[in-house]
Amino acid sequence: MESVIVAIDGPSGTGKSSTSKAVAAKLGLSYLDTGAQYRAITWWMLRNGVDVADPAAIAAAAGKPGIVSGTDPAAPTITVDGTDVAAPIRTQEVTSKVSAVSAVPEVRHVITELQRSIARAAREGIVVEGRDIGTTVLPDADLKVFLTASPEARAARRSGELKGKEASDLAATRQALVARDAADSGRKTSPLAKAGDAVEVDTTDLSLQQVVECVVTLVEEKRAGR
Ligand SMILES: Nc1ncnc2c1ncn2[C@@H]1O[C@H](COP(=O)(O)OP(=O)(O)O)[C@@H](O)[C@H]1O
Ligand SMILES: Nc1ccn([C@@H]2O[C@H](COP(=O)(O)OP(=O)(O)O)[C@@H](O)[C@H]2O)c(=O)n1
Repeated sequence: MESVIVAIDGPSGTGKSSTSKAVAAKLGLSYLDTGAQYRAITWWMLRNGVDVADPAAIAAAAGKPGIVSGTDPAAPTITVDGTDVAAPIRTQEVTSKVSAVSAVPEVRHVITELQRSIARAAREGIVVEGRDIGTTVLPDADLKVFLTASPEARAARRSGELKGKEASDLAATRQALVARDAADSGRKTSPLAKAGDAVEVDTTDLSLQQVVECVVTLVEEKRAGR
């Protein structure tokens, strides 16, 4: 079967990661979480004392960390200079700084080239999820999907993932999520946006399984040349 490239974009909490992993596993494709790469470079900046309020300092350091993504959908991995950062990239500290780092054009250039080389190397094909995959990273993707959901649904989903004290504050989760969407949509270089030829799927009232089935069907239709 021919290799297929699927781009899945959308704001936080719309189900990109869960959907992409499940679709890739079902179809025997590789999987790439591009948000994890932006989180990893942000983690490195914080760890190395780079002032993340200073775009020039971020730009100067953008090429330094060696980020490697493992693309098996059953066990995706991410390392920086050989260190497993899967857990530390999910902290609130990284989450609150990632939009500032990902807005810097030099960062986007480095990470975009990395993403393209990973997609080229995927023999069977790949599902790549992020914010600018359909518009910028892989504009020739075979299928582009843009996931959406209400801010309430997204905050409830995210809140359910957080433990203890953090989980109790749904309003704060919603506020942080909406602020990150605004920063990601408002930046100059490849903002979060729906590609003109993307299929939009509102997941607010759909189960994860329904979204997965919907995307698998879209891929199969593309493969059948419909
Ligand atoms: N359609 C859905 N209905 C309910 N919960 C969902 C749905 N899709 C994803 N989730 C849950 O919402 C949370 C965020 O999903 P995730 O895939 O990480 O979103 P994103 O990658 O877009 O930020 C996860 O806990 C996931 O299990
Ligand atoms: N293709 C991408 C993917 C993520 N990002 C940035 O990385 C951040 C984290 O992405 P993520 O997908 O891990 O975020 P969640 O929606 O999973 O919380 C986003 O808020 C963006 O700032 C980006 O700029 N471009």
